Amino acid sequence: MDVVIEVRDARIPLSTTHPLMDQWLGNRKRILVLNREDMISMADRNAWATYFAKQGTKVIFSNGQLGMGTMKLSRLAKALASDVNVKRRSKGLLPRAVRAGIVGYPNVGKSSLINRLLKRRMCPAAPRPGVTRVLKWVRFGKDLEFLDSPGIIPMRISDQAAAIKLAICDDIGERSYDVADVAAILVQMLARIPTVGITALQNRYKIDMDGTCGKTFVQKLALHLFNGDTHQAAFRILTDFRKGKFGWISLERPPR
Ligand SMILES: Nc1nc2c(ncn2[C@@H]2O[C@H](COP(=O)(O)OP(=O)(O)OP(=O)(O)O)[C@@H](O)[C@H]2O)c(=O)[nH]1
Repeated sequence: MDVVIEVRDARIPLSTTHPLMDQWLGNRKRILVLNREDMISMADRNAWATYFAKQGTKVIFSNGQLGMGTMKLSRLAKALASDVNVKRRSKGLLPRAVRAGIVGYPNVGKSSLINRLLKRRMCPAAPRPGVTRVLKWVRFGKDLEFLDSPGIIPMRISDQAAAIKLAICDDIGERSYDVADVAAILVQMLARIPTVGITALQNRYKIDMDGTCGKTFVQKLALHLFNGDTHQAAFRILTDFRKGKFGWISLERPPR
């Protein structure tokens, strides 16, 4: 691989990378893609763009469903790896296509991005983590080819804070977490986000939030709308968040 394209979820760019990434990639050329740009606000996007620019990381925001960012990505991949053919020419070899590998956590949108780039359905994209299993090279014009190797990066499930955010963002399978616990934590997070806050939660579900106990809020919602079924109430809150009913918000802010 000449360039490695690491795809992360723009809502949780820190939780969708692995601490060993740098070690694994060594000094390979690297592009960071923050996918699901449609799910964060412009302010979040600017904050992350500034943060990564300061670190000297090349970052592209994308939308795997609509294909935004893909042309820029292919241009940047080719430009970053242009020295490959400079070296080949100096050795009297014919130029070859630049090889780019796409990596990232499950369900962050890797296959969708490749399909958008190639404008056809090469890789199965599904709203379930862990759908991609086979590795293959896919051609993009005559100068670039992609290795569709998504899903390789093992998640840091040992990092509880990250695991909860992955669950909230639907980046891990529902069987691996307790929906009611995760929804309760989401309520607490939303209550602290200035653009959402307790008022937005109360207005949306027409129930009072005493204090900031997420668990109590989920239980109240269960009684109010779901005949006491906590799982259904919790699922409603998670689904509302994922559909942007509280606005499009990043759950992480760049570290200072
Ligand atoms: N809203 C939104 N949804 C997206 C975007 N990109 C992908 N998705 C959706 O996210 C889900 C997962 O996308 P995939 O492309 O299958 O993700 P993947 O990373 O290849 O997943 P694995 O095969 O599990 O590794 C699908 O339902 C996509 O339609 C995006 O930019 N915005």
